[in-house]
Amino acid sequence: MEGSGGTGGRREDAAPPWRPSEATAFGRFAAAAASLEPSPSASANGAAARVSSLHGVRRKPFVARLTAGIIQTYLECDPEFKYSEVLNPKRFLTNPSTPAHNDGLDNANWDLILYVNLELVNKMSNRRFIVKEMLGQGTFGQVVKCWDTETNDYVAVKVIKNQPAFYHQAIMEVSLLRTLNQKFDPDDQHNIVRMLDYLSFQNHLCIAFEMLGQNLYELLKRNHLRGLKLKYVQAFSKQILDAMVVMREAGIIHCDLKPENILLAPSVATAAAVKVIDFGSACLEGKTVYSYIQSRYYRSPEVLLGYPYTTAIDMWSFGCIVAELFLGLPLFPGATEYDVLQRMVKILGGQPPDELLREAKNTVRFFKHVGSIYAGNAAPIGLSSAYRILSEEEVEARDSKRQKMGKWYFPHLKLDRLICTYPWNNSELAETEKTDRLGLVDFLKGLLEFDPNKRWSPLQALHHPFITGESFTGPYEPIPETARIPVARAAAIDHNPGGGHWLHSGLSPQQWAHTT
Ligand SMILES: Nc1ncnc2c1ncn2[C@@H]1O[C@H](COP(=O)(O)OP(=O)(O)OP(=O)(O)O)[C@@H](O)[C@H]1O
Repeated sequence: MEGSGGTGGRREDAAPPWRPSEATAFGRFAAAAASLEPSPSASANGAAARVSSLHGVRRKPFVARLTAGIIQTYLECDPEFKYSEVLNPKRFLTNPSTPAHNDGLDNANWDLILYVNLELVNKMSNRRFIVKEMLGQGTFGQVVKCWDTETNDYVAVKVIKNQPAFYHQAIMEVSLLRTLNQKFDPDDQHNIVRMLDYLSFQNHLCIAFEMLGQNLYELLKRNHLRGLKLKYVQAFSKQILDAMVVMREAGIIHCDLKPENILLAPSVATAAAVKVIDFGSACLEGKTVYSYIQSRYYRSPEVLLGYPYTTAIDMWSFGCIVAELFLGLPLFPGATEYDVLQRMVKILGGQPPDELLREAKNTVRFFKHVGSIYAGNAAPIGLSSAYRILSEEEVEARDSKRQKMGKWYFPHLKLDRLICTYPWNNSELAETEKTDRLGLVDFLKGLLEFDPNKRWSPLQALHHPFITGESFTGPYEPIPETARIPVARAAAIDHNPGGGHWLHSGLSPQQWAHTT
């Protein structure tokens, strides 16, 4: 499984290109946040003038003009001529579009073969979603932009692969998101994507969401992966934390937080609004089923090591995201799990506590036991641990193969130096910027804490000066959280909104994807 990349290598996935005509507010913000000159195609008004839209399909003006009255022209030439949209050749959006399963409706990957103007119908309500364009393809299926005939607006519909493992996990997504939306965030104030509907269509579960914009990885790419200004890092972090407070209250672990799953959102209140999406890997705290979770770069130490996990794993991923928003590049872009872990140890200058290493299932994959003096207790502060991370050579000798190691995109520096000296060209920083960066380092240290029990909770992080905007004066001491949120107001959560069975195959959909 290692090396298959988990979901960490999905950076190559085709992500939705920025479309200025669909939400100019997103475009304006994206350009501002990334300090970019809008490219000619991204200039909102200019682009809008250069494209015309017919049923959501954009055409070049020349072609549009030539074909505008074509049906009328045909009728004038031949009064017998009858036009039917049904006879139009299908414009396929799914790749590959060769029929393979499900009576020819699905391709070889069990993806529904989608084409422009296909109607996804909710048979219960007769609500129709007319497919317009592809937004993204992921592990679980395809996300398409559709026209919602009920609201007369665009929505994003996730069409899940026609396979039991994906179906069941998607049912979980519906269930958790419905709980989050309706019970924990009824007024849509906490930066969590809204689910609008779900339906079964040709053996595919389809979930309709509000239409959002570009994801944060796309935004970083627009800025040539140079990172965002601190004020944007702060603005995004605050909103993501706000969503995480609600998730923790609900006892929900997202399990796949990463820049690709944070999307720009239209908002009247703030120019830099974002929302958390993709609860397709989420689960309830205390009811964790899978061990192969989180995208590799954002995977927490406890998940890597095979230790029981909680909502604290999302805080680790969040720490990785915050660092990446500032640096423009992932903090731990390891090519393997070992590579990720040894980067953590190098950059953070520490390692997981002995208690965790003693109890975790996978410790021997990464660490060597070098002493037993602290076998019963955590190593006292200042004294070394009973474990040391294996060297690259030791891992290679054990596995009898060369270790795949990822590229180091930045100098081999500890976190504080990385942040405070970025972009590492000795340029002089203003005093306020220096202080703010020290605040960011302190913030990151609380999030990227190896011990999940000491890692800050979302609420604790929300009160850090980096988030509140207060001037940073010294290390932040969060108020201890006395009352631990009851594990999942789970009883209140309906796990089975679609009426199907929640089957536990033992394989997570992510693993399933790699084994079939
Ligand atoms: N509500 C939305 N509005 C606009 N685009 C969206 C929306 N939801 C998803 N997308 C696009 O589709 C992509 C995939 O969505 P999502 O992450 O939910 O699917 P997935 O199959 O779980 O993907 P992954 O394999 O990355 O986990 C997103 O990165 C985003 O670009």
